Amino acid sequence: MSLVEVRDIFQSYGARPILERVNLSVGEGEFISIVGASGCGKSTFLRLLLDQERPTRGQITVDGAPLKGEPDRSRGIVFQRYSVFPHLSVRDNIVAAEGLQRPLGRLFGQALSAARRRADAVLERIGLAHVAGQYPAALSGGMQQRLAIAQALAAKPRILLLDEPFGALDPGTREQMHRFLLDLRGEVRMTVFMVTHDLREAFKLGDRVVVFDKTRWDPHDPTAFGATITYDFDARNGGIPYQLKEDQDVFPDPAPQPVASSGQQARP
Ligand SMILES: Nc1ncnc2c1ncn2[C@@H]1O[C@H](COP(=O)(O)OP(=O)(O)OP(=O)(O)O)[C@@H](O)[C@H]1O
Repeated sequence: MSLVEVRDIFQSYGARPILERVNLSVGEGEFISIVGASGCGKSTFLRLLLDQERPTRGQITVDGAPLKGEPDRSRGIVFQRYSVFPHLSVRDNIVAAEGLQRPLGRLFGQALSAARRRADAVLERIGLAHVAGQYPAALSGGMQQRLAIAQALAAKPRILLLDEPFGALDPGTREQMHRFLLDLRGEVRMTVFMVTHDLREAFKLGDRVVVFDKTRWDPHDPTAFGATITYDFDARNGGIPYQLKEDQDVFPDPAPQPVASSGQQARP
């Protein structure tokens, strides 16, 4: 059985449709990259998965049960803009994230020391060990974003939602964070939904790349119709299944063959 089932989701804001008839079935441990034109509703889709918003129509289930309409620690999220605890040191930001997974939400004594050692190991892996004792305000934007990503990963949510998490990072740091995310996925079975504008990144990290687009278009009223999932590519087997030129941001010609359409997953 799949972990996340998205069935016939519609979302409108007022009279304006954003998403139409979105269907998606995602197995536990799958990494879904989400791409699509700016403003087509990708972040809206993440908010629906996070249960921050209710769809106008349709249903999302996790493990066969409808979302509960309340915050749930099984789902973590990283937005493009970093969000870390400003009053905690870099190290304790990681410790706090791990502590959120505990029943009382706090760590003491030996458990705290052990968590700080684990946090230091994480900071070493993402190149922030030298600022472990500093406060986030002393860090650059890119470093704060790295910390926010590491924090979400340290919480080991069952479902991780990433909204353009690497967009603000320089290429070298982005590579480092990709490696960290892939390594961690090898260690912890997380189901990941990641919105990105970078096709290379989408295919490199994702098991599947789903494309949101409009199937209907009114030239007199561009906002008349919403977007849906138009392609669902199989992106496994170690990366990009075709060659992308540097800075290419459209699907190349010849286009890769979709494994399914309309949000239906077709796997061997
Ligand atoms: N709460 C809201 N109320 C009204 N309109 C909204 C709301 N949230 C989003 N929108 C509109 O819905 C559309 C889709 O927004 P969304 O942020 O989901 O797109 P996106 O695909 O993530 O865009 P981008 O790639 O630029 O981040 C946009 O036109 C946005 O202005």
